[in-house]
Formats: sequence, structure tokens, C-alpha cells
Amino acid sequence: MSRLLIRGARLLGAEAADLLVDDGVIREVGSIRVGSDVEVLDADGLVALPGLVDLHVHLREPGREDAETIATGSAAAAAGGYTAVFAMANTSPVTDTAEAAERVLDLGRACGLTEVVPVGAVTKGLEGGELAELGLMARSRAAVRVFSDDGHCVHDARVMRRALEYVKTFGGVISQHAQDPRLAGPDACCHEGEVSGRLGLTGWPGIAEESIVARDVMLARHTGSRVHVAHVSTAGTVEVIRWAKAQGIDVTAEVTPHHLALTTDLLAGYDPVYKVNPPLRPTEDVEALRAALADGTIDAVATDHAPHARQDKEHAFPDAAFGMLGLETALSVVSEVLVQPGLLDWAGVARVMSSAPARIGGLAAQGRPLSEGSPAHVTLVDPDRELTVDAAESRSRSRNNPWHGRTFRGAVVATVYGGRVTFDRGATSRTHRPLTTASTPGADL
Ligand SMILES: NC(=O)N[C@@H](CC(=O)O)C(=O)O
Repeated sequence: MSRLLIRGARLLGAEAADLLVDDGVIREVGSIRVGSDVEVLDADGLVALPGLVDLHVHLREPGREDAETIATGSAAAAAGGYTAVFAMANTSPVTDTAEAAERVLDLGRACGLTEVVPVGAVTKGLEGGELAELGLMARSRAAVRVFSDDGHCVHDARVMRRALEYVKTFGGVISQHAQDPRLAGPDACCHEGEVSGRLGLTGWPGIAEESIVARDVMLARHTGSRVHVAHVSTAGTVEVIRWAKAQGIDVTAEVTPHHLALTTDLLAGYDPVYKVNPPLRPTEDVEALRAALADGTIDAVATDHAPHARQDKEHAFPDAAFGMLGLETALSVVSEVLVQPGLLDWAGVARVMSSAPARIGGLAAQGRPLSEGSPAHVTLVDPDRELTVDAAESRSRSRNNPWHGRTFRGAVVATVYGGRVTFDRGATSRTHRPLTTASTPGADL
């Protein structure tokens, strides 16, 4: 494999330095001179983060390759700075066997743009009844550690209890889509409140999420097992998780960029691009989610990248599919709503978008500090670069992009996965410019 020099990157909490990558590993960090046989990424003024890790994406293959494939989803992931993504099990067929998980793994490896980690279903066919082949999936080549019926809640407490007991035996985790189906059924498509009343849309009350999370943290305590809360969307859920963590219960949680930035008011025009599950919530919830991510109550940002073909999404609001794209814009949204206002620094971004999700998902080779001997998974970010989102330019096969037309400050410039450049917005051709903090580069990170 060819060698790569990442020149002059701003490392977290350290001086700017060059990184020499050989055979997929960071060999040297410092001031490095190389010959002309080495590919160079000019990272002057760019922040180098450990490669981003996304615990929650929908890649739609097998079954809905018209909406996304593992290849197009991997390209979108690389463009978003991701070096690992966890592919949810709600494909067709469902990832509920060892063979299905291995197939997703192999398709991801064949693309080679990012690590594609299969998530196994908790129950057969996501039907909520019988447990899927959890042990076989764990012992397969795919070594599945994260299990989820995402898109559906594991609503039967007895099934959830057994699943938690089972995955404990091999250090797995259940990622729960918390939605009590009796409190928020299939027609529920809008946060239950003033807006749903005014628009005449069926409400999806926060209590449908909070009551399941409260039950699940108690089941995690009872079983001594590990539960992860997918796409937290309300202030009440934050309170439950904060309490559970204070009791020492083994619970982790993720929040999406859209729940950190968009509110239920956007539904006023009935644009189905804003229809997502769980729904967009009011400002008070958004503020609580931002604060919870900053103080560590919520561990990670996960996109819930949910591509949909036009024929599924472009309908009257109640009939449209749930979900929105997220992979290519996540870092820019986090930069805009958390870094610019001072709620997170870049070390904090590395925590919530790389090291914490890697730890939760059991990926030892991801989320590591960029030091000698670490695998070369690197995301280069320009904190000041403006990015205007154009849905037509997406690498995703789908166009349900809620950020179309928005301009963000802060963008991924290049991604290195296993020592190979998988995305480059021009880092190889950038002109040199001075570091913004010349005396102590990295001090503001
Ligand atoms: N998050 C979404 O809005 N959609 C998800 C599944 C789901 O959680 O409904 C999808 O697969 O499209």
C-alpha cells in the first residue's frame, strides 16, 4: 500500500504536526520530510479528528437498492467524514441471521470506503415476538455486537428482558427504538402538542419514548446488561438517562443532528422531508438535547441516515415514509449548533462522533487518538469553511435532504480510512495558509 503524509494537521490538545501513514497505520507524528513517492494531504489549518463513527444508518441493501445501496451509502459516509457506520437491520430480508450479517459485512468490505458494521435484529423479522439468532450472529464472521429492531420498538418487556440477558453473555448491547406502540401507533407522525393540533396530524407524544426508556433502564439494572437508547428526542428521556447513569446503570444514548437542530414548527408547510421517526420536537427539547450531549448524559451523535425513494417520500404528509438523510451533513450541523456557540470544542466532537460511538459499538480499531501505532482513520475538518447544501450533489441515491439550501460553517475536507483517502474536497490542492493560533496551535481545540 502506498504511503500518505498528512501535512500540518491541528491535532487535539497538541501542536500542529505531520502524520506519516504506511500500510494503514500511523507510523510517525511530528515534523516529517518525505520524498516524492508519498501522496500528500495538505492539512494546514485543518483539525484532524479520529475518523467519525456512526452507530445508526440505513443503507437499504438488500431490498431497496432504489433508495440506497451499500456502495452509495458508503460514499455518502466517506463524504461525511465517517470511517465506520453501523447498518441497521430493517432491510429486506431483515438482518436476523448470521448469513445476512456476513453478507452486509462482505458488501461493505468490497466497497472499501468505510467500515460497514452490520447491526443484528433483536427479533425475527423485526416482529417483536421470537428472538433472532443473536448468538449465531455474534459468533459469525460479522461478530455482531449491536442488536436493534430499529424502526420498531422491542415493546414486549419479557422479550426485551431475554434479549438483554442473552447479549450480556458476549458483551453485546441492545439499541432500542423507544416508542410504545400503544401510545404512538403507526399513524403518529408529528410531535403531540400545539402544532399537531393545529395541523390536524396524529400526535406522537414524548411519553411514548420516555416510558419505554424508563422501563428499559430498569430492565438493564435487573439483568446487569447494557442498553443503548437510539435517537433520543425529548427532555424527559434525558432526565431518565441522567437518573439511570447516576444509579450506575449501564445505559448509553445517541441523538441525531436533526433533533439537535430542527423543531416541530417546520411541519407548518406539510413538507414530508421533515417527517421523521421520532418526530421533530419543540425548542425546549432541542435545547435539553444539546445540553445533554455537552454534559455527557447523551454519549454520541448518530445520524439515523434514512434514505427514501421519491415514490415513498413525496406524498401527503401522513402517507410519506419516515426519515431523512444525514451522513454528509452531520459534522457541519454539529459544528453550527454546538461548536460555534461554545457548547462543544473539537475534542468534544471527537468524543461524541468518534470515540464514544466506537466504544459503544465495540470497535477497538476506531475512535483511537491519532498517535503512532493507531490505525489511520482520520477526518480532516475546516472549522471555518462554509458549506451550502445542495441535495442534487449528494452521494446518496436518495434526495430526502432536510438541509437543502442551508449554509453551515465548518465542513469535512478529507477522510482517510485505513490509510486510503476516501474523500477529498480539495485537501491535495489547497494553498498553504498560516494556522489561526500560531503560537499555540491546538490550544483552542
Ligand atoms: N428514522 C426514520 O424516520 N426512519 C427509519 C426507521 C424508523 O425509525 O422509523 C427508516 O428506516 O426509514
